[in-house]
This record gives sequence, C-alpha cells and structure tokens, in this order.
Amino acid sequence: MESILEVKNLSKHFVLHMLQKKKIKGFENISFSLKEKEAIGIIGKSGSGKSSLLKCIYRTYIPTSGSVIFNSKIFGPIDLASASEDKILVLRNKEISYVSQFFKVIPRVSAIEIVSSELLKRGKKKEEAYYIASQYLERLDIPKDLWDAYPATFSGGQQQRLNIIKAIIVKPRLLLIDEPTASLDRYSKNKVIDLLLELKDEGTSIVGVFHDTDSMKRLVDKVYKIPEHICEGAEVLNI
Ligand SMILES: Nc1ncnc2c1ncn2[C@@H]1O[C@H](COP(=O)(O)OP(=O)(O)OP(=O)(O)O)[C@@H](O)[C@H]1O
Repeated sequence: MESILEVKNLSKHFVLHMLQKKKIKGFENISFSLKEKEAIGIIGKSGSGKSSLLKCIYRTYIPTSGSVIFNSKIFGPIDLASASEDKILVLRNKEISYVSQFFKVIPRVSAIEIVSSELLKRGKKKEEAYYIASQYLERLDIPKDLWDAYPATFSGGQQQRLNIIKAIIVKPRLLLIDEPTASLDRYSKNKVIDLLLELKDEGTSIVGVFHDTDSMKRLVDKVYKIPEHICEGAEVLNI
C-alpha cells in the first residue's frame, strides 16, 4: 500500500497581534504517515492541538514549521504546508475534503441543495446529484420533510450529519474529519461510522479527531496521541 500522507515534524504557533504579539502553542513536532485506505484517529486532551492539526493539513492554517506531503493524483507529491493557494484550492475541489466540528449555515439554501451542490460543482447533472444526495440524507436519517428546509433551524446532530454528507458525497481521496460523532446518539454514531467504513473501503484515507474513542475504534487502523506536554513530541500507537 502506498503512502498518501506524510506529516513530518509539524508545528503550529499562533501570534496574537492584539496582545503584544503573544505566542500561543497550537501543537509541536507531530509526525505520522497514512497509507491509502487507512484511517488514523487523533486523540489528546482538550486544547492539545487536534483541530489545529487538521486545519494545518487542510491549510486553513499555515503551519509554523514542518511538512505535510500529500501524494496527489493531480500534482504528484506536494507539500501542503507550502503549496500555492491555487493548488490548495484545486486539491480541495478534487482530492481533499474537510469536515469541521461546526456547520456553516448558508442562508436560504435547502438541505438537499447544500448536499447536491458538491456534485453539481463537479459536473453531475441535477437529477443525478439530487438522487445521490437523497440516498445519503435517507441513510443518515434526515427526515424527508426537512430536505427542502433551511438547515439553520436543524438540530445540532442533524447539522452535523449534513456536514458529513457534504464532505463525503464526493468520495475524496483524503478526508479530514473533526469530531464526527460528537453530538450524536449511539444509533446515529454507528450509522456515521458505517458510512465512513464504506468510504474507506472504496479508497478514501481518513484523518479523524475524536473524543469518542468507542466510535473511533470501529473506524481507525491506528491512533496518534498528542501528549499532554506537547513539547516532548508524540507517539503513534497501533490498536
Ligand atoms: N486561530 C487561533 N488563534 C489563536 N490560538 C488558537 C487558534 N486556534 C487554536 N488556537 C489555540 O491552539 C491551542 C489548540 O487548540 P485546538 O482547538 O487545536 O485544540 P483541540 O485539541 O482541538 O481542543 P478541543 O479538544 O477542546 O477541541 C489552544 O490553546 C487554542 O487556544
């Protein structure tokens, strides 16, 4: 199996310009690799830098040091830490999806439109995009009468499931997913993990941040624990 992602000595510090350029440590010196069709779970205490790590891989944040080598289909091996914005945008459209902990509400756009727009953007016909979107909405138990409603009014768990569908409907090569089961009951958690397992089986590699280790264990092949004292490096545990 080929490696799809190599994170090497990655660190992120934040500089707070409003507070006399105070430095805040996001995370320090993280290294791990991920093979195709493999899933890694990122765990660690609150504030240890899990979300910041995902955002550095997705390049929402620019890492302070280190590299993130992604074995891209389009560009070949590319360092996401230093790639141009143009290339990052192409990769986000074609190969890498990210699911944040929070749903970004788009005013007056219905649930089915939000989900199917990801396929329309990639050239699918409207009818087919709506059909595929409806299958995902059904699988993750979004009630049919909400499909044409605006998600601003949805419950936290419904918004979270929509967020997940939006990212996985395009079957990315690399999925970065932050706390996918956080506000879900056990039944919905299992459905989300089932869907992610299917995606992985079809070829997607996954980096997931978890507090819910029971759900995580069903999905991942290995776990990376960001240690409490983040300056001491980190360890990779196989489970
Ligand atoms: N945009 C930012 N500006 C300044 N500091 C930030 C920013 N984003 C994160 N941090 C800081 O980086 C550290 C790590 O935050 P992060 O959200 O990555 O932790 P986490 O492990 O995901 O926490 P949790 O489990 O509570 O979600 C925190 O001290 C946080 O204050």
